Amino acid sequence: MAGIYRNLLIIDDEAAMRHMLRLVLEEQGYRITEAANGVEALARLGKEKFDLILSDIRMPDMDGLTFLKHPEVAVLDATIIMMSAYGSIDTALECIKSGAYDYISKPFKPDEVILTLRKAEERLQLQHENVSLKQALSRYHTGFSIADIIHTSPKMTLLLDQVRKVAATDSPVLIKGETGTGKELIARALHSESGRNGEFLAINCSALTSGLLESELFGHVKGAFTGADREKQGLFAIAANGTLLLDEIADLPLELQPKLLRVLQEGEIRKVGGTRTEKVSARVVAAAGRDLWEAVQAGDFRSDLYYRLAVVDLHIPPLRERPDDIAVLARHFLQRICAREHRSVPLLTDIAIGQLRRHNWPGNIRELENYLEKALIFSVADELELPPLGPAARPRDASPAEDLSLKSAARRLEEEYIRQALERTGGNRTQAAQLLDLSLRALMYKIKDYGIN
Ligand SMILES: Nc1ncnc2c1ncn2[C@@H]1O[C@H](COP(=O)(O)OP(=O)(O)OP(=O)(O)O)[C@@H](O)[C@H]1O
Repeated sequence: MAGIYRNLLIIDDEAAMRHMLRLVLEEQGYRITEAANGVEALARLGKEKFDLILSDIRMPDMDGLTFLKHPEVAVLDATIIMMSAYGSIDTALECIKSGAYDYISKPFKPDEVILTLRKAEERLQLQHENVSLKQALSRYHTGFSIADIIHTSPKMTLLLDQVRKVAATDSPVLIKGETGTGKELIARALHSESGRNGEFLAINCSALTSGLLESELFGHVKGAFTGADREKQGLFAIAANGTLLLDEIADLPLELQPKLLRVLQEGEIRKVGGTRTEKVSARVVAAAGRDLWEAVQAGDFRSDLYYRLAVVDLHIPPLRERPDDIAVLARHFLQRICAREHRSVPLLTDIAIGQLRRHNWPGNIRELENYLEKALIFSVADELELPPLGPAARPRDASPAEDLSLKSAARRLEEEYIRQALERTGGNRTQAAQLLDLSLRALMYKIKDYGIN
């Protein structure tokens, strides 16, 4: 079914050639964008999504092959067709090896280009149907699909492409990103794309005491400790053939770290109080909100475990570094909230989008979602009215209406206590650590983490 995939980028240094192609192809219904070389084309790619790219091979600045091999181009969904002049067939073949779909030799007749583009469109349609089928299947198994991750920025497109690539492997993955950037969502996407038929389970390593966390992760045998009146399966066992997300991994108690390292190295677990080992088939994904490497340097996290977990690491950029995602995310949340509350979706004006883009969203997507929920309460007209977006949106100032997460409330309280302890001790860190019942090292780490002077 040709005709849906119409956004076409033409890259050629000859203006006459671009002009001729534009005339012929616009008549066929293609939306044309022109670039005179690879560098210009790359700039275009950051702004717009193209279904098809028609690129010359010999060009000054950046030739077609270099363009094709550029990391930003290598991950594009677009179908790329090269145009080669007489004598550059070898290069054209190399282009095909590097991911181009086809090539047309210059000079060509308009019909040849149209035919090649039609063939490419049919392939795109097939690819699209395949992806939809895969997504429908994974949603059926997990209730979630990678397509549920709303984005339009090239940074997120690149990240999701990495997710698809690493999903199929068994190696541990470390997901790094500020609070609210979507680490759990990416972990779910890794699971849904992996084709694993087990469950996706998540546990927050900062929420439990060391003993409880150990028995949650590995399970325990009957009588292992007071109150263990029956045998319990651990999350590693329950997530067999699935994925286990260890959230806030930097807070994994030091005494549990060698145990996790052993699981990752040997692929076996032993229940608390047990003697038998069991094979582990769950894939481990860890998430860190703060820089895990800093925790290593502060002595709070073992470096051998760090290296083992970070075999593959994925970094989710904060929302302020991908402002293009703000409008699509805002529309998505507005629709979701309005559907839930059975009300019509107010208009998000360009002015409002501009205001949202100017804010720096320290609480990232979660903050955006909470903010829109609040904005909807105050909007009675057809247009969304935005409450003030000022420093009040910084996480430590966030009012409960903006951020109800217990974790951020706990962080705000912790920071407040540290500040008070430092004030009371006139900035003496050793005494403050004693007041707070923390080791000096842990206090130093937290001072840095909260940016306290
Ligand atoms: N790209 C996205 N599309 C749609 N929803 C998103 C996206 N990214 C994040 N969200 C939503 O934002 C909220 C925060 O995401 P998530 O819990 O995955 O973040 P996190 O990084 O794990 O946060 P924390 O560090 O606080 O645990 C969730 O409600 C999630 O569904």
